[in-house]
Amino acid sequence: MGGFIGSHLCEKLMSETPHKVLALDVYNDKIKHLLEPDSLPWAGRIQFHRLNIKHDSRLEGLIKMADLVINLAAICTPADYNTRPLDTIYSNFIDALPVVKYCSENNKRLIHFSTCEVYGKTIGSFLPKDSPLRQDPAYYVLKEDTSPCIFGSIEKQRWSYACAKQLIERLIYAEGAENGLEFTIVRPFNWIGPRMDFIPGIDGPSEGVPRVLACFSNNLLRREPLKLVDGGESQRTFIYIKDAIEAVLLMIENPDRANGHIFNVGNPNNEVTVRQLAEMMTKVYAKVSGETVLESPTVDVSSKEFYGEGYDDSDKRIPDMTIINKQLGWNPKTSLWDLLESTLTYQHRTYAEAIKKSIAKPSAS
Ligand SMILES: NC(=O)c1ccc[n+]([C@@H]2O[C@H](COP(=O)([O-])OP(=O)(O)OC[C@H]3O[C@@H](n4cnc5c(N)ncnc54)[C@H](O)[C@@H]3O)[C@@H](O)[C@H]2O)c1
Ligand SMILES: O=c1ccn([C@@H]2O[C@H](COP(=O)(O)OP(=O)(O)O[C@H]3OC[C@](O)(CO)[C@H]3O)[C@@H](O)[C@H]2O)c(=O)[nH]1
Repeated sequence: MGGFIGSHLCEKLMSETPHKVLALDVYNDKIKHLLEPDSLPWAGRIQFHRLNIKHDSRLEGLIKMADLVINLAAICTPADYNTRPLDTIYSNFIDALPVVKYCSENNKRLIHFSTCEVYGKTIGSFLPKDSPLRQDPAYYVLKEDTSPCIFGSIEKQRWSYACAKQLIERLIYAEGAENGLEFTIVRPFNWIGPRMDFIPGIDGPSEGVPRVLACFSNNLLRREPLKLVDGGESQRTFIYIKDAIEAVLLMIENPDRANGHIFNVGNPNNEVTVRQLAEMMTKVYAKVSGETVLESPTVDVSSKEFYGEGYDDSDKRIPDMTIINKQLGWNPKTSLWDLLESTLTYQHRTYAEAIKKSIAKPSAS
């Protein structure tokens, strides 16, 4: 609950509902503004417990106190999947097991965060480049109940995360079928917004590689070209975190319509290639910062150079919205331009000064 999505969910639950939250995480930096000072209107409704879900005897007791458990804890940055595959698999499968077990044994409802990466690659990506079928949505739109999960070979360790997430989904589904666990599985499709990940060298390790929004924000803030991995040809649909949180709130408030379902949560109208994302972020950042655009705003890098051995990629990710629309009547609202404008305004306000100072400061040798 102390990460990017958790911080926005806590904010929503505190400001717009009467719910109480027991927030568990190893960090609380992103929810500090909700915990202090004691005079906040929701003081007493949110409590932070610093704990690691993989080994803490307090976990079962805390789950017993709750009506609903939301599991967001995971390693979920692609740079880790091929470089720390064991940590990735343990985090996304083994460490989630006690949460599922305690929910099942204590009859607690569980909302578990999976990922759109469980779909892997599209069927269309295996067709010849010039096949007209590539234009047919049947070959690329991702549907919860019918699309297959297509991963690369085992040495492509990128898929360690998707595979671990798939197995925990299957385990939760089986707990529902065999033991009556009340569950909802969320498959987020690239939720982005303020507080996502970190800016290397400012609030995270200098050598760290966050997800694309923070990578490109970091490049823009430092006036460096944005790095396009393998030509930036992969496609993604991006959704504003605040739209996505509305969907989660509907799941929380409507157990009868959400239990037993797997939901895609994304914005099919916001599809771009990574190259187009870089171009749009460059324009938006120039607008919100008042700075000029570099002569060469992007640079191509190979995935091996950027992520190392074993990287692979999802080619295209368009969520089918039929199930979430029918069950919860939810639709995303915010355009990519608008969501980048508010997010990059936040990035500029939060980091520009700190970056200037860090560049001016001679590094310790
Ligand atoms: N943001 C997205 O677009 C997106 C997309 C697909 C899936 N997801 C899933 O949503 C969930 C949340 O993602 P996020 O984007 O907020 O990432 P995040 O990294 O900001 O949040 C994850 C949080 O989990 C905590 N955590 C990790 N392991 C823990 C442990 N063992 N014990 C206690 N806390 C632990 C981390 O400290 C972090 O605060 C993850 O399960 C992720 O796989 C997110
Ligand atoms: O500097 C960069 C960084 C990344 N790319 C490319 O952008 C694409 C998107 O990358 P990213 O946002 O890091 O992650 P993915 O979309 O690949 O995967 C995430 O999706 C959901 C989630 O499960 C959790 O957030 C996670 O696995 C990609 O093609 C990169 O290669 C770039 O060109 N330059």
